[in-house]
Amino acid sequence: MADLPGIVIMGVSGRMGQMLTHTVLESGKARLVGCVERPGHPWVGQDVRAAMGGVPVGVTVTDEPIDAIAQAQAVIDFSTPAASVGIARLAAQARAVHVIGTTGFSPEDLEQIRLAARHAIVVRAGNMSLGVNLLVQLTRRVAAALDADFDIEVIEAHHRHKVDAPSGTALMLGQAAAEGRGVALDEVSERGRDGLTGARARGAIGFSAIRGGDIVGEHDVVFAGEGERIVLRHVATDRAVFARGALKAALWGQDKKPGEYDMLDVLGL
Ligand SMILES: NC(=O)c1ccc[n+]([C@@H]2O[C@H](COP(=O)([O-])OP(=O)(O)OC[C@H]3O[C@@H](n4cnc5c(N)ncnc54)[C@H](O)[C@@H]3O)[C@@H](O)[C@H]2O)c1
Ligand SMILES: O=C(O)C1=N[C@H](C(=O)O)CCC1
Repeated sequence: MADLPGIVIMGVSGRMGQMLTHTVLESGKARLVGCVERPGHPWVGQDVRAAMGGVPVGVTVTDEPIDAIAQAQAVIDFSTPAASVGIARLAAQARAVHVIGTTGFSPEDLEQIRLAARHAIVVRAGNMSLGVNLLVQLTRRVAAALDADFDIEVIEAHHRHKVDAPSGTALMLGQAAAEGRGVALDEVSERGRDGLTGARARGAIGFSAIRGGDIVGEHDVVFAGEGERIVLRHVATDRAVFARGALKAALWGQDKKPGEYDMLDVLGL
């Protein structure tokens, strides 16, 4: 048991933090050695599983990530962009694998993570599920097979609490479509249509977001042509798919060289 990789979970009280805690504790493949929440959070100082309403497991939630990460082989981090950028530096110093599921990063944040990955193993993906990463590859292939007579639209739906749009997954799918088509996403992306927008630009890749209720995560990539339409769809019904992927990434990263990886690397897709 002591040989199993020690895992720290960032943002432990969150929707994903709680799912990750359960997944790591039940896995038999890793040890839970630390849980981190933001300063002032009511869980700080409590046993993590007691805070979740269960039997204590001897891991106290802390707001001091340095101490927790110093004894870990990996940090699994589904928190906020600001927190994840800070943790990237600490994980690099501790030589711990940093698995980043957080979404909503600015280009400046991504540059900070890229710098940390010169010294650390970082696995970052806007979606850690097997199904979505397969959909990314299918999207790339379909986009490569069709020309701009087919309009590409990415439509996503998530729960009412989600704070970023388009979702990290939608951006992964848009990026894959752009790569398949041989264009730069920044140059063709169309977001947030409202009012007298004019006709759709040929070759655009459009994004639309729905927010409501408890939707876990749904993504459609639509290829709309004259007289026919292809729709590639993924529906997540359980956050466990993201948590399982994140734990797989943390274990996969243990023997890798420093660098920035994604779930396609982890899953060998
Ligand atoms: N990549 C994926 O597969 C995937 C899947 C689901 C969610 N996400 C992303 O993960 C992130 C979290 O999602 P969620 O639904 O769990 O959100 P959430 O708001 O429920 O949880 C985020 C947690 O982070 C904590 N936090 C904030 N600042 C912190 C800090 N400085 N130190 C420690 N903890 C801190 C918050 O208190 C909160 O508990 C979002 O960016 C979301 O888009 C990614
Ligand atoms: O619940 C969320 O938030 C999710 N975020 C990821 C995204 O932005 O794509 C993955 C799906 C769930």
